[in-house]
Amino acid sequence: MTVIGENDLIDDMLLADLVSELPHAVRLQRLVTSLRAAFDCGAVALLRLDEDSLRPVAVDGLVREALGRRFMPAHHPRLAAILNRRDVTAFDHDSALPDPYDGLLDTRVGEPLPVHDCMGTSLHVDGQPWGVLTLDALRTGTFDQASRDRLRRCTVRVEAALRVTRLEQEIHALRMARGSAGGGAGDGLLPGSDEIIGHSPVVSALLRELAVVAGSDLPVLLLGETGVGKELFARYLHQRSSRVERPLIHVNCAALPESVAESELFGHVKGAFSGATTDRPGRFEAADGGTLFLDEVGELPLSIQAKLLRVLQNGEIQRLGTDRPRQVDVRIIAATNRNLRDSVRDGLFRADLYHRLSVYPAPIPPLRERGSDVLLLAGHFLELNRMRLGLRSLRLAPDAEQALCSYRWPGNVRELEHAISRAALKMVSRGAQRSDIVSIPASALDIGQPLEDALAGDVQPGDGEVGTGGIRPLRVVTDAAQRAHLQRALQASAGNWAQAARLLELDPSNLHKLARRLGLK
Ligand SMILES: Nc1ncnc2c1ncn2[C@@H]1O[C@H](COP(=O)(O)OP(=O)(O)OP(=O)(O)O)[C@@H](O)[C@H]1O
Repeated sequence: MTVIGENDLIDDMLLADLVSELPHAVRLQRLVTSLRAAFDCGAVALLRLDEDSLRPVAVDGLVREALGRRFMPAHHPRLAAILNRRDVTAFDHDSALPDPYDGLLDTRVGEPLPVHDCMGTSLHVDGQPWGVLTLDALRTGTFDQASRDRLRRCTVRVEAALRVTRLEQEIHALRMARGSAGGGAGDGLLPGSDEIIGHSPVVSALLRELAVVAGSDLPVLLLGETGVGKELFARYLHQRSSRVERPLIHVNCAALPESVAESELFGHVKGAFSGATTDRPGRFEAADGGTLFLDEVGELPLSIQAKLLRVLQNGEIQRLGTDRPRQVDVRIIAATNRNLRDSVRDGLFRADLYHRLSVYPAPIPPLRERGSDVLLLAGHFLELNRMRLGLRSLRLAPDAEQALCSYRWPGNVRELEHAISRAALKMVSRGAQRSDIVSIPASALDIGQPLEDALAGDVQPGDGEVGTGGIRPLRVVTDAAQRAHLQRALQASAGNWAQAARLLELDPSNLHKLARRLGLK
């Protein structure tokens, strides 16, 4: 009979996190944090093998720059010793091998690096080396035989969890390749992955808060610039609520012309208007028992706001063309990139509706305030594109990392996602082979490109889109010019689509259509 010891139970509890519903990056971060507490040691790091380098994907007890330092040579003597052995490898404090984390351990500033022990293990997924897990103890003698045995047991579970992660990522990449995930989803049932990537203190704190509020039925108002991930956070809330088995219905209020808004939201009966040939339920009924996500709620026409308020007050809807009330049980999550208080002041948004919706306002920070998350997100999108394009390795050249870190990202995460996808495709169209280690230079990123360059066609040698005589097709050049101009308008209006539409003298729904076609939405 196998007796499960107390340690096993603790290990099981901390590793249960690894197969939880949490996003991958959060799971890995929690893993290293839990391991550090369980082994009572100074630092834990999880490094992923990428060709001849090891990339830190989650660290605890190392200074933050360790995550930003994306590559450590895999042939570093200690790391290579760990990597090349399928067992736990331990180093005493007097080991002659240099420490890979020299200068990165989070000791008090100015203190010399204390003598310390370390141990590590290689990790394998599907028979292939995945990377290494390392533990550093600032007190010598922390790692005894029992801790080594314990790490050995943990390794098996960590590897199983990494395999689950890999499968999930493959499924997500397949969905993206089929075009069923991400921004192009339009209205209706929300598909796609809910993975929220981010370790920055602002995002971690927000996720902690939302995990708590998700369990209540309170309305949540997600606030933030375009592309910060409001839709993703709405999914996160729904998936952690008791309504998860019921639908999450998306309504893009900006794309709802006033004439059809009422019937779209509340449904209609046959004969309610010319063309209403059958009874049709609206979005509220479709979301019954689940969640209704009112995206860009600030754009709702005032007449519809009054009707929406009534539904929120009494939980009853009336299909257009009948007086018969129907009871619905719907949780509301709304999102806007407008300052709704200003809209209330300007008479564009009802104050009573604002108070109903903003019971729990959740501001989502712009990407430029998330520090090292930029590189973390870039790594995530690189990996998705690597899988989608079937490449062996896809990474950023140092100048590209630099460019990503110093850019202001007016289009936030969406803009980053598109920049990486465009650059990856560009590298392939320039002749990158599947077996190559593809390194994206800053010049391929095409971010913050001045309008003049876009208009000049910015011809690159070997660019797949270049026609005879080095002339780009007109469509490519005008698309680039329109994309750059739209980004400027959005930047000038602080991500407010309605205001950008006014600046551009475009109808808001046409602006949304155009932004979607140009990959900005
Ligand atoms: N933290 C994140 N981790 C991973 N992907 C993200 C993250 N935030 C946003 N994304 C991705 O960026 C894209 C834009 O996100 P989303 O559509 O949720 O933004 P939004 O704030 O709703 O934008 P808009 O206001 O323009 O509708 C999506 O493809 C989404 O999956």
